[in-house]
Amino acid sequence: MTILQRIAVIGAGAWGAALANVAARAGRDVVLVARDADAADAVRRAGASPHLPDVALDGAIAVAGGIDAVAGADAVLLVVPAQAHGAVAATLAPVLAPGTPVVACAKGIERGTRRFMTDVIAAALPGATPAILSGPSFAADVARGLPTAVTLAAADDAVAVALAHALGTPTFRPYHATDLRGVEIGGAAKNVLAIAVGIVRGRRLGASAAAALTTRGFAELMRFGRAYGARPETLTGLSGLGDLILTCSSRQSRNFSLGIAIGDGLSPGEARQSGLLAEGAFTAPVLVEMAAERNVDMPIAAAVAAVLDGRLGVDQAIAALTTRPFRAEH
Ligand SMILES: NC(=O)C1=CN([C@@H]2O[C@H](COP(=O)(O)OP(=O)(O)OC[C@H]3O[C@@H](n4cnc5c(N)ncnc54)[C@H](OP(=O)(O)O)[C@@H]3O)[C@@H](O)[C@H]2O)C=CC1
Ligand SMILES: O=C(CO)COP(=O)(O)O
Repeated sequence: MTILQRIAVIGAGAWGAALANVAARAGRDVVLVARDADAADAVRRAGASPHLPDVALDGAIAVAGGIDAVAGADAVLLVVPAQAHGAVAATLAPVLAPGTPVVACAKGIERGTRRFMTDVIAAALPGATPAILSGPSFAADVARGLPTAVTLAAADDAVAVALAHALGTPTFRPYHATDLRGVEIGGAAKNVLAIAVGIVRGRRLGASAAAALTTRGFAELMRFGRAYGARPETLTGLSGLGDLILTCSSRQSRNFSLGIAIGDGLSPGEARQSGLLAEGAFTAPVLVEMAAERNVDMPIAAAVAAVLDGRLGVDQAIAALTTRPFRAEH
């Protein structure tokens, strides 16, 4: 099996820091690339990401402030927000060896182009090998070394296996897969649904309502996945159902917390001023557009998009969902 020893992690946010720690713990040579030289200095001085200040970076990790540090990498983990994936991937073109695996670690869909993350990478870096890592895993848990499991997919199973071996440890277990589409759909859609369940929590509608909404949300995720070519077993796995359960139930989730704040009475604009990245807010409109394009019924996702852009109030959205006609469950 190919040994992927030199790992470049691009993006020194919470998830980038966590994945850099994962790779270092797995025995890899790791360079963590921050946005620029000043950002790299700040990370070096603090010994931690400013987005995850309480968890120390492994001392063996090199921190760099420019893309040149990626030269010679055997694999790249791209860990910037979904909407920045394309622009940041494009900067890698001059320094990457042909065929290098580039792993999308963001959870979202590119607005405007309506591209999934591995398609964004393929378009920006035609010579690279796109892959995706997703699943139920909070950066703080992963960075601290608490046990977690994720899905790691590449079109070629041998690449997925090599990546899983490069990053895997007893406390970070990547399951390999070839269903890129299924993995990226689960990660993108669950964030939108977590905002909905957060709203229900913030409105104090009860644990039963939250469970019902999570389950009906999963039905939407499955319908969307089927329409866009995902395998059902991927959607019921870690990167679909697993991540949906995590994100719809923990205040550690920024998407769930955004929903709670809105349900509790803040306007979407006020709630988004937290400065925390809630990818579902960016994904919601594009997910709904793509669902409509293929006649996929996604009333919960549509309600989230409408609340976020001010077309519906929270109570109107709840009324719209609870007065839909009674129908067969499946
Ligand atoms: N946090 C988590 O628990 C998990 C996150 N993810 C996913 O990982 C992705 C990143 O999230 P996360 O790390 O938490 O977010 P953070 O907000 O913690 O960090 C984002 C990082 O990306 C950098 N960045 C943003 N835009 C650009 C750009 N245009 N060019 C270069 N760098 C940029 C930021 O730099 P700066 O600080 O300078 O703005 C920051 O270092 C998201 O898609 C998220 O869904 C997936 C699993 C778990
Ligand atoms: O994706 C995550 C956990 O798997 C992190 O969730 P948030 O982005 O909502 O914080």
